[in-house]
Amino acid sequence: MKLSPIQEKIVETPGNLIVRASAGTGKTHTMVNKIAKEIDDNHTHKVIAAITFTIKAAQEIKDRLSVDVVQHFIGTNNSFVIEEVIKPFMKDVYGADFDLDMSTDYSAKVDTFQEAIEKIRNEGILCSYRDNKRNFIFDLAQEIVENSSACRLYLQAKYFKIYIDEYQDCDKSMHKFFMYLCDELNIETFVVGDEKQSIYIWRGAYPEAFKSIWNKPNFKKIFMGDNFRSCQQIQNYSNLLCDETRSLYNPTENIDNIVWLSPTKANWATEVLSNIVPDKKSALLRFSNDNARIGASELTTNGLEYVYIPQTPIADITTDTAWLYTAIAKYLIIEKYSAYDVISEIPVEGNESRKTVSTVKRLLKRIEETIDDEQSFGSCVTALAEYLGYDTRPDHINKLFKTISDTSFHVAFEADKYKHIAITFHSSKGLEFEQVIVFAEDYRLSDMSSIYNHYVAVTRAKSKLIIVKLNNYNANCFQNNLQKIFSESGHNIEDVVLF
Ligand SMILES: Nc1ncnc2c1ncn2[C@@H]1O[C@H](COP(=O)(O)OP(=O)(O)OP(=O)(O)O)[C@@H](O)[C@H]1O
Repeated sequence: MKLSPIQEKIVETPGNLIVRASAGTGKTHTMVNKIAKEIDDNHTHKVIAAITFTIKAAQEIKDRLSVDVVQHFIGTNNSFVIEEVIKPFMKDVYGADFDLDMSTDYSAKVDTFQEAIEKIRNEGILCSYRDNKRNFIFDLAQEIVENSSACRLYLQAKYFKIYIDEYQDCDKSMHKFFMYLCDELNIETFVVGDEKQSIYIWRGAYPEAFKSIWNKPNFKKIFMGDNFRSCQQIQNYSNLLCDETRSLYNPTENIDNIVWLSPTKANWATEVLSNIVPDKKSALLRFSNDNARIGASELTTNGLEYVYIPQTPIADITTDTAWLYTAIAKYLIIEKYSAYDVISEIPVEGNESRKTVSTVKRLLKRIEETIDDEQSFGSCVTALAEYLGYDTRPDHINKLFKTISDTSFHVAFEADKYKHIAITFHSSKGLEFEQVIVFAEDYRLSDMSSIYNHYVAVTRAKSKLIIVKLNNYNANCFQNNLQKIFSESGHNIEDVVLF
């Protein structure tokens, strides 16, 4: 895919750079091209770190980079500070007691920094704060980097550039740490994000931090507004939702790409289906899992099969081993997912070397043979985990067993296969569909958080957006607030939406 002029400019701009990129503008594509070019141009022994929020996003960057990435760090935020700061330098700051094996278990909660330090000393566990808006891992990394000159020298000697994706989801502790690396250690930094897609404010994400970099004198700034995904009318609707994109409004002759329906609770599904093109992909995006499930069932009853994509029991596992549970589930559920695919998902950020394919294959086969017996299954999963250097827990093995044995969860591993799905909008981040159905009542639009949620949902749509407005309090708030927001730039809902 050819880079657009603005994408080209981002790739070519050296030094610290912040990119504010609206939905559908090709963030990952651009970042991958930039990393590839800058690795190629680098003639020192130093390497890069590409930091993302999820293992899946890190894997996507690895897959798309055609250059050899073995010596570079491509992984998640937490794994970066755990592997590069906490594990190697904790003893430097806290003493020899901390020269120990550490593993993460974010389901273990404490209230204070000191308690968390004791948990490491006594159990070797990196835990998290009970207050989910605070971030122990990054607070600890900050303490270490500020107090260990060896750590500072190590990071400066190793990295020539750090690339951070989805920066709007960083919390205050992460922001402080990354800006320390940039401002105090002078490691060049590239950040990309979109405050309009900040949907994790409830768990501490602090989009103001991202916006504040825009005002830093030591950063160059580029805004990406060309949406390659959505048709002009859907772009207009989403751009009018936020101050900084209002000026991108560009009127279209037809406004039939966004349909506003005001049906009753009894007939909404038939009204929606009369606007859906059955052979193009569509998604019903809802705030809650329950409403997504009920919605799928009502649409199916009314004539077009919608598959509800549930949250799986293993989805909330947050230990180091989480990736392995997912890989085992995929191996057992997806026909074409082989032992090689499992091996390709081993996070490379740790020190573990690639294990032998034949042993992994044999251990996976044993897991496959025991799927009818939870106890043997558990022992076989633990055997594979141990071989790969990971810990398991009985409650997590039970979640994996449930995920495998209850076939209603299986669709979650192959959501791409289905033409019409129903899913929460949180899970739809990063995805795109020809047609999207949203419910007005899921977004009151009375604060930025709700506006951002709505922005993410509507920008998943390529060519059709259907807004279902039932007659209830939240939906009426949505309509009133949407009108207020649009009128700030002199527009009415009717200018952009077909009633
Ligand atoms: N230069 C380009 N030319 C044509 N199409 C492009 C270009 N860059 C990206 N695209 C397409 O635009 C769409 C959006 O890209 P991508 O999903 O990477 O965007 P994004 O910025 O990550 O979006 P979001 O933040 O909304 O998830 C994709 O279908 C991608 O193939």
